[in-house]
Amino acid sequence: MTQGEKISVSNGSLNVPNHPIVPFIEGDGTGPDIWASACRVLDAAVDKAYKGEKKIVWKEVLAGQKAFDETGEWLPQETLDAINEYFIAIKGPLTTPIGGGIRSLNVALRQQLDLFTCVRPVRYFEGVPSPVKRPEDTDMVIFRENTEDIYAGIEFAEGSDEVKKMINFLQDEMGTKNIRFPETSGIGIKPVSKEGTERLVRAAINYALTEGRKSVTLVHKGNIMKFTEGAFKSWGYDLAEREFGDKVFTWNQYDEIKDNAGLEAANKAQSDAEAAGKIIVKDSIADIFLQQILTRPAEFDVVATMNLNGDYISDALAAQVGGIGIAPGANINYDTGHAIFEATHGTAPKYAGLDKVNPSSVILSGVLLLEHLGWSEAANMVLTSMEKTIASKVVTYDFARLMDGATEVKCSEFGTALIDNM
Ligand SMILES: NC(=O)C1=CN([C@@H]2O[C@H](COP(=O)(O)OP(=O)(O)OC[C@H]3O[C@@H](n4cnc5c(N)ncnc54)[C@H](OP(=O)(O)O)[C@@H]3O)[C@@H](O)[C@H]2O)C=CC1
Ligand SMILES: O=C(O)CCC(=O)C(=O)O
Ligand SMILES: [Mg+2]
Repeated sequence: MTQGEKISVSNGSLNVPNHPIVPFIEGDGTGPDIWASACRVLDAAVDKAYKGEKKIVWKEVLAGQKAFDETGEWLPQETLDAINEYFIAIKGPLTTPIGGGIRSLNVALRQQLDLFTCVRPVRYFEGVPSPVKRPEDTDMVIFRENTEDIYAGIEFAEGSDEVKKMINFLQDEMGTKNIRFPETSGIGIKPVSKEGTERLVRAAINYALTEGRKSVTLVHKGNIMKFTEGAFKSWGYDLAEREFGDKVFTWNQYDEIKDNAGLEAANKAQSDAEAAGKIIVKDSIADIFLQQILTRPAEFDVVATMNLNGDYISDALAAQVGGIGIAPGANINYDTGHAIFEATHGTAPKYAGLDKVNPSSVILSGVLLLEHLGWSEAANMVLTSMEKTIASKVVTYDFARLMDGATEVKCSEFGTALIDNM
């Protein structure tokens, strides 16, 4: 077996040896099926691209049911320590019970390692069945804030002593009058900070600049949640103007020009900015955004938003390009270099152990991992093979049920087809 070496970080850049050790979490439910398929595909691509010179040395770390069964803990400290030490990891989905029980281990990993950005690229692969007329117009990258918002888990259950205290405090000390049914309410708290917003928006604009993207849209519900989502919008615009200067043109600046010099001048300023290749930083209220990504997807590019909006938007956009079976993601701390790559979807428990579901979301998360390591030759090999395999209509059940003349294959067989087409 190849002896691996650790990835390290110096001056903000990764130093990647030829045999990097990368921890993986297999995941619950369909996790073992999709991870097995993905791992084979990623290994084959690296082997072919670098003719055996490079190889990822996978190191299993535990979380979820498997961790609980083997150690009595859902998320052992050893797992967090290993990801901290090795910097880069990949994971399958982990189960979260609804309405009670343990809090999300997926969210805990992001929060405890401070992986503040969840990057979810959404692109179309030719031939994938889609519910929209021009799925190729959807080409967006979601930057979802990963550590704040109602995902902070500050919740008090209806009927508990804590919720009574909280409601008394709100009514007696804060003058709150509009808790409609105070005797039977649960309460959740939504922290959104300037610091958290700024590091997320900074990452989104940096990405747009590096990748030659045209715009960054701040998505919020700031008309209703003024001091959290509304503040996100204001802090985002301020950061863009303060830190990125003439590399960006914001709708804040557009409004100022319109107020002072009129509509025509504002429109001209924006077209001049576009012509000069500046990133347009704009905003959209979350409800209308969900309509416009369906009706006018070509108008959106990089999307920066808070945790809950980002969760909803990720699944909605995934549907437009063929569904959650092909939706990858990466949780990244751009300051420390730590990252965990993972699919957007969950454990799909009804398909667990059937070798049935689409492994593409984890495979494409692996592609993001390879790109992150700077191993773009291997990443491109997987992408090209996926394009070829889908074009030949060899697909898993999720695509096969929507395609004419498809050959439906199992999760593992789809992995084999990808390897054969490399
Ligand atoms: N990051 C993570 O680890 C995440 C974990 N979860 C957790 O997963 C569990 C189940 O959540 P649920 O809301 O059912 O969402 P899931 O994403 O697990 O599954 C919902 C549906 O999406 C489709 N789907 C999911 N994965 C695939 C795949 N690989 N290939 C093809 N289709 C797929 C299936 O659709 P169909 O029925 O149409 O075939 C499935 O029934 C919960 O405990 C939840 O908390 C949820 C999201 C993310
Ligand atoms: O942690 C979970 O169970 C759900 C997480 C989720 O939906 C997501 O990350 O998109
Ligand atoms: Mg989700």
